[in-house]
Amino acid sequence: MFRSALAQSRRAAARSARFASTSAKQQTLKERLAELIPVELENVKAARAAHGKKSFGPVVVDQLYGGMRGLPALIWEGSVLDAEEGIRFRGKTIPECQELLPKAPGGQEPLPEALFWLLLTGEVPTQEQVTALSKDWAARAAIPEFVQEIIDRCPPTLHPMSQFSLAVTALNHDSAFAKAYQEGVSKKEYWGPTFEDSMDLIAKLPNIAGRIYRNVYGQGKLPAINADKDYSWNLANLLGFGESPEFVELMRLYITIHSDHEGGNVSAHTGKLVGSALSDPFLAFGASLNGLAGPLHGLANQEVLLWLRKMQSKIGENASDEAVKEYVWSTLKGGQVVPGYGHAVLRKTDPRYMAQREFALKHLPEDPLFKLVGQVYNIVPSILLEAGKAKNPWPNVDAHSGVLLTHYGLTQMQFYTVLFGVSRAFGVAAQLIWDRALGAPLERPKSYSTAAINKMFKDKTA
Ligand SMILES: CC(=O)SCCNC(=O)CCNC(=O)[C@H](O)C(C)(C)COP(=O)(O)OP(=O)(O)OC[C@H]1O[C@@H](n2cnc3c(N)ncnc32)[C@H](O)[C@@H]1OP(=O)(O)O
Ligand SMILES: O=C([O-])CC(=O)C(=O)O
Repeated sequence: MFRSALAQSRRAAARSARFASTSAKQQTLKERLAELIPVELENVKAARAAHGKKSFGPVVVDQLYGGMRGLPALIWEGSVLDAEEGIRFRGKTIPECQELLPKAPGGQEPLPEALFWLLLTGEVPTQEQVTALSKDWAARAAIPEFVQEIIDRCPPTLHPMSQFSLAVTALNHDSAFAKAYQEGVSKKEYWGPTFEDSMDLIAKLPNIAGRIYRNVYGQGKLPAINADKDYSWNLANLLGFGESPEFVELMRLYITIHSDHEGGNVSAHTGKLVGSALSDPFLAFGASLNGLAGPLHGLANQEVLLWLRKMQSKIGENASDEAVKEYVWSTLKGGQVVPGYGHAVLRKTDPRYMAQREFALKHLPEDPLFKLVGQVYNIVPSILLEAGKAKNPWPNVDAHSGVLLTHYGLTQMQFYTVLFGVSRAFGVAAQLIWDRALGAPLERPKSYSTAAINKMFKDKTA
């Protein structure tokens, strides 16, 4: 039975690949997805028939107390994280994506539109398909007036991430999925309105982010979306940096590399969990943002800049290695973490850190803050190793993003995680669409109390 399911799914995949090669240029993302879904349903059926009863090994009690590290628990299609090598988007490393994905005319960094296509389909889109996606998102970019008002009424002292989450949650007012559900849509059709909501969500984020930025930091009126430009150009322009081609390139790289980091990280898992209750993509991603706003997760990029600035005010600019070492030790001795270092899964330098370092070496090698980030990179890992607690002493993505934004004049560090959030929507949305297409069930793992654990293992030796 398994063999025939597998053969059937291979035949379907071959048919769809043939079709894709002849009609790829004409196909929209939704059309391509509609072809891939039946193929993937067969793939999943075959994988479950072959492996459904196989074990990943024992679960130990420490994993329940230890934040579920290493516990295999989720299906996530867009990316898989290797502890040593870092992230691969649909099997492709960051340098491979930089090489293979379509770029803007004259640009060198991949277009996030292409990355979204890759996350959803596992395929590299054509330039025409990417351009069509840019146009589609531009056409969907306007946000309802009442959402504009919600943002405008927020006090500038409310953290930009809280404003962001409020606005995204409010988009649920016009959710195609929520409406279709109320009208009794069949389970088999869930993915269609989820796709529409996801496209709307991604498309509207630049206007939301731009409005928050301009309100909080008094940067004047928001310009209109330019339908002839790509997503990152529009995002940069809404923030006031459309005239800087290097900043636009930075946005393309930034949105691409922050998009997805497999399923277990706080923001991705939260989105998937909330979506599993059939909350629409706006509600699900609003929840993701609340998780991303924590200092151990996405807020770390803000914390890194704050920490570096505090360091500079304490020990001065161009400080010696000895002074930096002393500052790092004082952070640890104060019972605080060194922001931007360590990771729950990675055990080597994050390739997203390296991609940003390479961008800096190319575009801003003499920037004093970049030099400090490099100096810290040479110093912190050995101190964390000596301190002996952190399992990974190496830098993560957040150790490098702030210095790039600061270089181009986006110095308001409380805003940085909003940009991370714009990017993370790509990964969360792609998985929400697949979850609804594949009929993913309500998430509901088992929990235990300490008393229950003690009772369970009473009188047992192992
Ligand atoms: C996009 C992202 O989310 S990337 C991560 C962004 N977050 C940061 O950069 C914050 C700084 N880093 C950290 O706090 C951690 O490394 C985390 C949260 C990222 C991972 O946490 P864990 O998986 O629990 O890390 P790990 O198993 O290595 O922790 C063991 C101990 O080392 C400590 N440790 C880990 N990283 C650091 C660090 N950068 N500085 C100081 N101590 C650290 C932990 O706090 C923990 O201490 P405890 O035993 O007293 O509780
Ligand atoms: O994977 C994680 O736990 C955190 C992270 O780097 C991300 O979500 O980008």
